Amino acid sequence: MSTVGNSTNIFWQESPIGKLERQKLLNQKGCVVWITGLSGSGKSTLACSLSRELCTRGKLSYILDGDNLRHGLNKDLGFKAEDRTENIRRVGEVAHLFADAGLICIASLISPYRKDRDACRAMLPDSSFIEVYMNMPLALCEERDPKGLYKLARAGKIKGFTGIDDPYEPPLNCEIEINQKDGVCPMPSAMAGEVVTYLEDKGYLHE
Ligand SMILES: Nc1ncnc2c1ncn2[C@@H]1O[C@H](COP(=O)(O)OS(=O)(=O)O)[C@@H](OP(=O)(O)O)[C@H]1O
Ligand SMILES: Nc1ncnc2c1ncn2[C@@H]1O[C@H](COP(=O)(O)OP(=O)(O)O)[C@@H](O)[C@H]1O
Repeated sequence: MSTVGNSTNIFWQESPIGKLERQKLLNQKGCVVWITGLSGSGKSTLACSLSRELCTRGKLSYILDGDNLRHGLNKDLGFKAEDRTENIRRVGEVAHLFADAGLICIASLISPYRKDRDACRAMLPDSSFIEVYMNMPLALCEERDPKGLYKLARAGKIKGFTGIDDPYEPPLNCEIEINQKDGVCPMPSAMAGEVVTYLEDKGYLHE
């Protein structure tokens, strides 16, 4: 019996099937690939390309996309600092559950604050939190501006936009960093390939 958060008199219920058994069924190991970076840096593009590549290899993944989750689970949250922190905390918890289910969970969120990402890392066992930093220059993201949000932020019509008037704190020790090479962004398939190679090398693509 214990007290957790605002709940008292709660008990942990063990499941009859464990993570190892689920991983055996799937022939893979559960983990979280956490993609962080500015709006427009290519997070969703990498998430989609990676999920497709894993599917081709017979590996089960699931994408948790910040924009999409804000349509449901996180629709009560905005973009002030404490809302972003709660957004990342909730997605970290969900990602943890997916990884425990044996899936390769691909989380794609700006997740601008280092301490929030580190808190998600701390939820995961061993080294199964794989942080991927989309290190693209703000100028490139702003030039892409697929949703026209940078333009609105520059015009002062969106307040607290990441990279403009809200901070982005780059990772200090991420597992994978995606950079431009000679001023050119790698193709989505090449970015996904880099992550797949990492997962393969670390043994996540077999149980
Ligand atoms: N103020 C502000 N700052 C940053 N982004 C904003 C903002 N307002 C709306 N948007 C849109 O919301 C998407 C980011 O949602 P996230 O859940 O990933 O953000 S966060 O991790 O909580 O910071 C982000 O999507 P991506 O462009 O895919 O990153 C934007 O489209
Ligand atoms: N590797 C890439 N090469 C060329 N264009 C890209 C690449 N990655 C993303 N883009 C383009 O940049 C824009 C923003 O990408 P997106 O994945 O939506 O970013 P984010 O999810 O970080 O906001 C899209 O128009 C997308 O087609």
